Amino acid sequence: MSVVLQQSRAPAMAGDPVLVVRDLAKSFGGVRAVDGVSFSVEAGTMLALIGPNGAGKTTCFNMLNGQLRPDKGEVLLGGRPITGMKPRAVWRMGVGRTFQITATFTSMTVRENVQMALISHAGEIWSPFGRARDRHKAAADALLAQVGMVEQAERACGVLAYGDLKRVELAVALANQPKLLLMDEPTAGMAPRERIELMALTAEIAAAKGIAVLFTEHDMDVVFTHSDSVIVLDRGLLIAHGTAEEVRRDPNVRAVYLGSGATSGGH
Ligand SMILES: Nc1ncnc2c1ncn2[C@@H]1O[C@H](COP(=O)(O)OP(=O)(O)OP(=O)(O)O)[C@@H](O)[C@H]1O
Repeated sequence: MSVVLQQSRAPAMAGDPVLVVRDLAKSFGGVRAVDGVSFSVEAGTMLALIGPNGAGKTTCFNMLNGQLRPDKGEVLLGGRPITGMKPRAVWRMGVGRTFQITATFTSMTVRENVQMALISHAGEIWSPFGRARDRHKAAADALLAQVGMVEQAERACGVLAYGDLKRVELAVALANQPKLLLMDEPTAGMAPRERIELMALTAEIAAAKGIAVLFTEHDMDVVFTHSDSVIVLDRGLLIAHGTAEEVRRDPNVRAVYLGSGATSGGH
């Protein structure tokens, strides 16, 4: 598949931390769901957040996207604090997200879904009538070209294959020109080959546009193939941070994954 990458702004330089998380913590009653976690994600790179069930991954994500207010700690986006901001404000600052369940409108076409995201990004009001249908059409098609979906622009999202829907969802997230993209189990429900394709595409776009990507993932093949680095949570604590290979060899990580060698099925 050929992918056209167009840049609407100069990408951040690789090496710049887009997201900096310092000493983040959240408890529920007596449970320390996230317990003093610090890490950063650089522009154009993919950081995987992994850990067994109940490790604190979702809680961590929800503090970054504004759904949960941290008890303690700091979240900086491009050097500016976003700690405790509401989801919409966080989104406006440039934090995009994709969901485990695709969040496209099934009765609308692929292009209309992206147009709607562009209209929302521009702070305009969507109306399905009249000239609204033509707004941001070229920009929508440029985004669809980036994710390899331009030929399917006129199709209703409801009839698309699951892997194609995920591409549309990626285009919708990109419409917001995110600095940081949060992907919660982006490949859940996909066939192995589709997983590899989606994550390779994401990595290519992230590198070209200087977007920092933080993703959770249960498929260790995806984690080890498509992450520049990996952080491992266990019972709220960050127990390892390094390249996929470093993390794979880490004795603490191996212990957490019950001797599985962290090569499969960790969640
Ligand atoms: N709203 C809540 N109220 C009470 N406890 C919660 C709440 N959300 C999470 N927890 C607890 O916090 C801990 C971390 O949960 P979290 O969902 O963040 O883990 P996770 O790594 O995302 O797990 P999974 O892989 O199963 O989704 C768990 O012990 C969980 O039971």
